[in-house]
Amino acid sequence: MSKRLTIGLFGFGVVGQGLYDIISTKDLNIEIRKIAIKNPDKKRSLPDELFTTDANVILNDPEINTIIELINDADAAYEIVTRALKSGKNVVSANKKMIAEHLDELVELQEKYGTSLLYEGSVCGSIPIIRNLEEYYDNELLHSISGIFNGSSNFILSKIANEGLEYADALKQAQDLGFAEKDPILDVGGYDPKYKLVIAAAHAYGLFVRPEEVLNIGIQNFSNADLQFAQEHQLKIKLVPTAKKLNDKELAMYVIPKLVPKSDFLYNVENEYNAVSVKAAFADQQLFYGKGAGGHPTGSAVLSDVAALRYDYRYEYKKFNHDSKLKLQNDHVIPVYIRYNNEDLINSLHFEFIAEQHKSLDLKYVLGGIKISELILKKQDILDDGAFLAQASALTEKFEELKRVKFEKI
Ligand SMILES: NC(=O)C1=CN([C@@H]2O[C@H](COP(=O)(O)OP(=O)(O)OC[C@H]3O[C@@H](n4cnc5c(N)ncnc54)[C@H](OP(=O)(O)O)[C@@H]3O)[C@@H](O)[C@H]2O)C=CC1
Ligand SMILES: N[C@@H](CC=O)C(=O)O
Repeated sequence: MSKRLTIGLFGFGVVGQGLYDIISTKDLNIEIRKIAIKNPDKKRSLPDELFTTDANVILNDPEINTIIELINDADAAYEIVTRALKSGKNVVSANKKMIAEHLDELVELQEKYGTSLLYEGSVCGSIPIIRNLEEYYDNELLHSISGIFNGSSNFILSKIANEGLEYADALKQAQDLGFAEKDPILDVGGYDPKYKLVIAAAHAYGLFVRPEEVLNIGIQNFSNADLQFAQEHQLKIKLVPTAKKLNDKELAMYVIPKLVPKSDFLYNVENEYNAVSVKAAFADQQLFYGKGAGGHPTGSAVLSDVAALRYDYRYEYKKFNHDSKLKLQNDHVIPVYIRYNNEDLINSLHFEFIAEQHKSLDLKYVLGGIKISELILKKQDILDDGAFLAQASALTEKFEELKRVKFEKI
């Protein structure tokens, strides 16, 4: 017989409501005892007695053995989750920012207090990637994990490319549909997919990286000129986080837009759908595909974690415990397209080589190879210029023709 869970839920927004809807349709031997929210004046779909604005009502209740944390404030979430773990309560969270920023401490707390923190819903919504990385690929050498990890950015790029929407209108739709974060720069600036990549890398490679060490440049400067460039080359633009094993000791990790050819699985991943491409030594390439945002898809991942807690499931961080020799390597060179406005920017960037430079009245761009560390250093200048940057391995023949460098396909 599975354990009975008495739950304290934090957050009754898009995901909290989504989870509640799903739970209501099932008989799961779980009870939601109380729901903490922020604004007591908001109209709710459930009786008032179920709600509280006082976290202590839940955290100090000895009968509540499980906390589900689904709020939109990473700092408050950190307080709630750490207090819960320390007081012997198991936790399910979907808060990727909070988890990525505190992962090593959260792992220590679980060990010290014998509690479990599960967070499948924090990475790519409905896609069951964390448990697969943790369990299924336990003994497999993973060459790379990459994909589309942010529903909002993908939704915006799809709406612009396929329906001709303006950027601001597409973002507004993503917000109205509940896909975007409270501060949407987390989505369009590539922070949210970076947090997800950091979490995935901990399970895939046993490497715990601070998010600020990882390059993230998003789609905030995407323009019609970039769309036209991509379409002229039969490519699509997607925001793609990548973790790639360079050798036995080094892993490259970065989040930037990518020019994606038709032959790539990611080409057909549209709107709020996400995909995770895993390239493994023996299994070869596998693709996980599903909705990456929204109340019900994410609620289903959260529910899966809740159900796993009924059987005392916990992550063992197997790769970290068995094989944690890897280090982050930011000197890796990546092929990029950079569309820019001011010559000062391009003159200040140190390229390892330039394969092509184009200047016309309407469009100025460079195709070249550049180190991740150089992009981290000059990130603010790139953003301030209004420049747009995309990984350009789809155009690597140009680089390879120059015989200067051979890029492996990611
Ligand atoms: N939306 C999505 O598609 C996905 C979201 N996530 C993650 O899930 C989490 C929740 O997102 P989402 O449901 O979209 O957010 P919403 O903005 O829709 O809802 C947030 C909820 O948190 C409550 N809240 C905020 N601060 C506190 C606090 N200090 N104490 C108690 N309650 C609080 C709000 O209360 P009130 O109702 O009073 O305003 C609201 O109910 C976030 O971490 C997000 O990144 C993960 C995957 C997908
Ligand atoms: N804001 C996120 C929500 C899910 O994680 C996204 O758009 O993917």
